[in-house]
Amino acid sequence: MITFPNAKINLGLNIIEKRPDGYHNLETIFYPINLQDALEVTRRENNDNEYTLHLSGSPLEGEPEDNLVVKAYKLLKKDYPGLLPVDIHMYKHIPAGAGLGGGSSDAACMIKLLNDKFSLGLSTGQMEEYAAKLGADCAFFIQNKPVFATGIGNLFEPVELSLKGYHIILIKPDIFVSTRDAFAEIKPVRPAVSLKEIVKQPIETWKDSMKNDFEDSVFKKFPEIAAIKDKLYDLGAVYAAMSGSGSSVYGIFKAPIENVEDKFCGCFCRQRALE
Ligand SMILES: C[C@](O)(CO)[C@H](O)COP(=O)(O)OP(=O)(O)OC[C@H]1O[C@@H](n2ccc(N)nc2=O)[C@H](O)[C@@H]1O
Ligand SMILES: Nc1ncnc2c1ncn2[C@@H]1O[C@H](COP(=O)(O)OP(=O)(O)OP(=O)(O)O)[C@@H](O)[C@H]1O
Repeated sequence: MITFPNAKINLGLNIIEKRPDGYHNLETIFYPINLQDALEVTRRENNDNEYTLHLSGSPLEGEPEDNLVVKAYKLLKKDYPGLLPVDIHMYKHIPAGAGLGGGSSDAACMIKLLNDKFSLGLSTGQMEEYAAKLGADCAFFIQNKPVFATGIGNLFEPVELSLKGYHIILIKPDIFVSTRDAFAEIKPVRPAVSLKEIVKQPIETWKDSMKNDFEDSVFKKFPEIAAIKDKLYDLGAVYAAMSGSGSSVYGIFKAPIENVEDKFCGCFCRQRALE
């Protein structure tokens, strides 16, 4: 069984308050984009190991046990001992440490895949609960539809929003921003106007009203990332922003841009039609 975990972008991100558990309540719009990894699970021929992880594509640091797909397998195995040994084949395309939720998406897709393959009978809500144990924004990828998210990024309300017809350019410089460190730099504040209202306004207005709270501190530390956002506006983006805690930056355009890779040499650079 094979599946293609996709990335997300954050349209705006307000960090509202620090919680007693150290996490932060926030509000954001999660929007899925068609930049994908590939994830396949097959039944292991012999039962020597519970699982083996075969990784290809862009290299990932860490041991197999650190990988969120393995964590997802182990999490379900605790409650469903009937899960059989598996070979996990993963091709990484979504850059890690990018604010694109690549690892979170892999984990959520693993839960959905194991649920289907082994007929576990989990409901959408149950899969979201398992996913939320693996990462704050993991649960979003279970339904994978544009949502207004609150809490720590795990409570969702549907939003009426379609960016179909627009094109996105995604740039990821060779800079790793730790999500934990990025949160530590923030002074949380409740926004005067909620993103839920701002996103209903025409996209042309977002430039002046929709903000990612991580940008100030991350741009200060890494001016190269701020320069990418400026360049996307120079190229004609209707809206440009950093996604999540960085380091990726995206621009939304009315029409595709030619030879875009040449304009961002040295960076991961992809252009896609939005759906
Ligand atoms: C910043 C976002 O990319 C926005 O979409 C996500 O909220 C990050 O979600 P994630 O990568 O799944 O985050 P996790 O792996 O759960 O958390 C990494 C670290 O970020 C901090 N963290 C994360 C989410 C949150 N709402 N508040 C936090 O303070 C915590 O210190 C945590 O230890
Ligand atoms: N399957 C995986 N794919 C990518 N990273 C993984 C995976 N499993 C574990 N990780 C670890 O998770 C960390 C962050 O990965 P991920 O790509 O999800 O973060 P991100 O791009 O910052 O996304 P976000 O913060 O928006 O969830 C990396 O340090 C990486 O080593």
